[in-house]
Amino acid sequence: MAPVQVKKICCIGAGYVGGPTCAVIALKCPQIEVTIVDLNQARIDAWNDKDFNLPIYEPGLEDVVRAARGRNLFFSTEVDKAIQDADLIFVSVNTPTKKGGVGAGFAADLNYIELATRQIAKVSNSSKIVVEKSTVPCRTAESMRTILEANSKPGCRFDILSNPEFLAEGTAIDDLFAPDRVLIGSLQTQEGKDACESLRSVYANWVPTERILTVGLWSSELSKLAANAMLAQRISSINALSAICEATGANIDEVAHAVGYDSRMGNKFLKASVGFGGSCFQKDILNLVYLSETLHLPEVAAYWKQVVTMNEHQKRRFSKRVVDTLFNTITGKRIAVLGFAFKADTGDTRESAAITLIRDFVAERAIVNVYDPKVVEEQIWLDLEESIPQPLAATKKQVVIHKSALEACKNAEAVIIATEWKEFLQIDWTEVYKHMNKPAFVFDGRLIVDVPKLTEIGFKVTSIGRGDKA
Ligand SMILES: NC(=O)c1ccc[n+]([C@@H]2O[C@H](COP(=O)([O-])OP(=O)(O)OC[C@H]3O[C@@H](n4cnc5c(N)ncnc54)[C@H](O)[C@@H]3O)[C@@H](O)[C@H]2O)c1
Ligand SMILES: O=c1ccn([C@@H]2O[C@H](COP(=O)(O)OP(=O)(O)O[C@H]3O[C@H](CO)[C@@H](O)[C@H](O)[C@H]3O)[C@@H](O)[C@H]2O)c(=O)[nH]1
Repeated sequence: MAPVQVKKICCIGAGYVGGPTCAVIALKCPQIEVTIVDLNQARIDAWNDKDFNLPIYEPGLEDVVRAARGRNLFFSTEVDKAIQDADLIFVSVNTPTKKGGVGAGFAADLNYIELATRQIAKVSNSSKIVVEKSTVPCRTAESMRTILEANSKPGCRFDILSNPEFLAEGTAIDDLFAPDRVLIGSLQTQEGKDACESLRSVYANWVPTERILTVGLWSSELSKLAANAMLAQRISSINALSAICEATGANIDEVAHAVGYDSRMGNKFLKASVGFGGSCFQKDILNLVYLSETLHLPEVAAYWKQVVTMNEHQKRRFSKRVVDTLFNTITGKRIAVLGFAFKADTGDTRESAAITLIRDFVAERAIVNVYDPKVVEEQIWLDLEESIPQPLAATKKQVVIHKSALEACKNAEAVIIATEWKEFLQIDWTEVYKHMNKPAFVFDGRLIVDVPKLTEIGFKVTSIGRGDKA
């Protein structure tokens, strides 16, 4: 058997990964027809929106969809048809942390992967290359293969590949256009290598050959968890050091700069913050912790768990510092939280540190003014309903969503910068100061404000990783 030349691709899951990834494949490979399917009708309708109000905010995404949609890129809820037509299928469904049962709170919930796999087996009338795009525990491909082989029709063969995605939200399109690497894992059999070559030739339309890495299936699956764990570990390391800075008068930006100058270390992912968020880091580390435990490696599990523990500590430390600084009480005080997304340039709020901060402020009976340039109001209420242990109606008496940073800061005692949106660099702090109660406090959870300038205006500024002794 020779490698199949891919003509039709189906992507199951039109989310943050499936949507942008396969839209870029369609753009870069006009000879391939790409259909992205989802069970969620509203999501597919938004992808097909005539005014391009897409379900995801991602810089550059609209241009990609405008160029390819209707040409060789299609969004549909007809899952079975897209599976039947395709010769290569990406499985890009969600793999959240399990909420109940064995491994609750740690293991990945593989129910969506299993349902999608069973659907592929059930409806396929011809052979397919099935590609794990979702982030999954090591050896998930084996379970997929068992399910596919046990349910396949005569004459249908399934080759499974692992092709984890490394894009970061907010820079997804740039990351997809020029990835550091594309990783493809396959069985080291002739069939496995042929399937790998088929997928490699899709990416080779725009990714330089030396950046397409081909490895064994299990290495590929584990590499994804490893990459996220090690990236998050850097943030927890710098955040742990930020606590020492606050107590000693050292400055975390200076420490990060000095450390990152070492070419063995590099200067990326060393920005101290109020804590990492996003749908991946915590979930994937907990997944690695669970994997280590099931492999009877408790020391390894404890090592990785500490990265998440440190992150929780950072968030809690930050909200405590706010309360301590505001004379040990924020009851009835107005606190402006600028930013609700987990990072700039995305509307995604999953595991955002802002949610934890607002939860803590609400528990202290503060009034919280929220502003984010991209997160829709409905999403903020959904997140707060889920995270604050009181009825939403009660939360709505304490939290107000605003349409601008200036409006959110009016009559506040303190401003919290929770997301590093570029527009927060342009805030007219003199104007903000005029409308705040005095003393006026700013707590910079992202290290973006000009501390001397704000201090000169009259603000009392507290930054992560900078102590009062600075
Ligand atoms: N978000 C990221 O930046 C990112 C980056 C790299 C990897 N990942 C991984 O990629 C996977 C997907 O993440 P996401 O953020 O895109 O999730 P998401 O929740 O945004 O999207 C998943 C989509 O799959 C759909 N779906 C689930 N089961 C289905 C089925 N049987 N048939 C059709 N559609 C189905 C859901 O309706 C949903 O729209 C996860 O494993 C995640 O860990 C995410
Ligand atoms: O120096 C830094 C860098 C990031 N962050 C925070 O870390 C979180 C995650 O940021 P980032 O990694 O940029 O975004 P994600 O979209 O979560 O991307 C991560 O998770 C994806 C999903 O698995 C992977 O594909 C990416 O490679 C990996 O970077 C955010 O809250 C950031 O604010 C910091 O606090 N300091």
